[in-house]
Amino acid sequence: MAGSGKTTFMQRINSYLHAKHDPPYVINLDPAVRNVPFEANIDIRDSVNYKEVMKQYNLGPNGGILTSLNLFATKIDQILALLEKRTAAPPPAKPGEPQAKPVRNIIVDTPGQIEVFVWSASGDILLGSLASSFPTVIAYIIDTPRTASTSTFMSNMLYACSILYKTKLPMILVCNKTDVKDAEFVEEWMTDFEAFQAALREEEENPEGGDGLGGGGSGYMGSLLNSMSLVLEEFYSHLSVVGVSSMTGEGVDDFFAAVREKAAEFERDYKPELERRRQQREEEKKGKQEKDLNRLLKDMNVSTASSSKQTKPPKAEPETISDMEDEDDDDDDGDLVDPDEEDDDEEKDGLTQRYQQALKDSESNPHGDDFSFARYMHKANIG
Ligand SMILES: Nc1nc2c(ncn2[C@@H]2O[C@H](COP(=O)(O)OP(=O)(O)OP(=O)(O)O)[C@@H](O)[C@H]2O)c(=O)[nH]1
Ligand SMILES: [Mg+2]
Repeated sequence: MAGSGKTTFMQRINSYLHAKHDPPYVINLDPAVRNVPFEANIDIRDSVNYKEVMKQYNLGPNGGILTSLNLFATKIDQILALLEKRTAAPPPAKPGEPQAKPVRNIIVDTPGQIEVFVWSASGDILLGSLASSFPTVIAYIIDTPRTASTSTFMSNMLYACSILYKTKLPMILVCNKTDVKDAEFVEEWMTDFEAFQAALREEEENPEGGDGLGGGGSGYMGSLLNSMSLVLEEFYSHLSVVGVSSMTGEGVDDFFAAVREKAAEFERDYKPELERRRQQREEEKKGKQEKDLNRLLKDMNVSTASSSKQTKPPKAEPETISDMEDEDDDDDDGDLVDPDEEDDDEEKDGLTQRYQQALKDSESNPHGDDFSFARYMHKANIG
């Protein structure tokens, strides 16, 4: 959350890695930060002017951050190319020169308004692209002194849970500022349900206790927090928790031990799942392309078929449309005769002689039973 100490923590781990002669690749994604206490290799502020964006698009602070991230996310290919290059094994050094080492850690600072980052398309793109190229771990920074009340603790946990759900990436809870307040209670509340219960009762008995923010409070609130802590039990089991002070550097070793553990988990559990989802997206995309292509071909077929009808030469022979016309003509079993075939009578005003005769006969026999013209024609044909 805002003010939890993300940027100070970045400074701390950056100097820790430099001290280990293992300098990280540093990325700052907070366009609104005034100054960062570390040297960023890629800084969103170099390519997007946050104040300008707010003015131009008439946006507030959050809208400005979101739009800046969206503009920055359009460069994701360049960013990935840079990262691939820096993490790839460098060419062998020339004799007498020190061997350059590949970057082993990429550390990224996010804007304080975390919902802007996690729930925006650009946050998705940036995280998704990183995770599809490198083992990626989320460090969720908690302001430990401000989490001492059960309700702030619970809202922090729900926030972390929503980010875990959204990003589907391994997560480490970093309880920061342990120089001000020890983080033991956080781990206890996460792993021991009774301990959380006791804290709830304690706050109910003296609501002004804790950090004075009044935690559990009324019965309703107490039971709500109660049921939530039960629900989150499963979620807690997916997390690593470390207590750190970005001020003093205490706990940073534990953090990097947790990162190595989570990176192994990423390779084992998350990467196959990412691979599967990527494949699924590819298949869906291919399926959609196929469907679009078929529809296009069908449309084109229809148009070429109808246009070829106009261009095709008239058929010389009428197609046989039924086996009746295949039979031998002289066993005259009353098959329909196509008037055009009568070539032995001469035609008079379009009617052959036999048809004219049939017409005459039908006039001279006014009382015939239902003497339909067609039957008469048939008779005339036999004749
Ligand atoms: N005592 C103590 N103070 C800390 C620690 N880490 C950060 N702070 C203080 O907490 C305040 C916020 O620190 P930042 O690093 O700017 O927090 P942030 O999460 O980056 O803030 P936003 O980017 O605005 O969300 C600053 O006054 C820091 O000096 C810590 O480990 N111990
Ligand atoms: Mg910050």
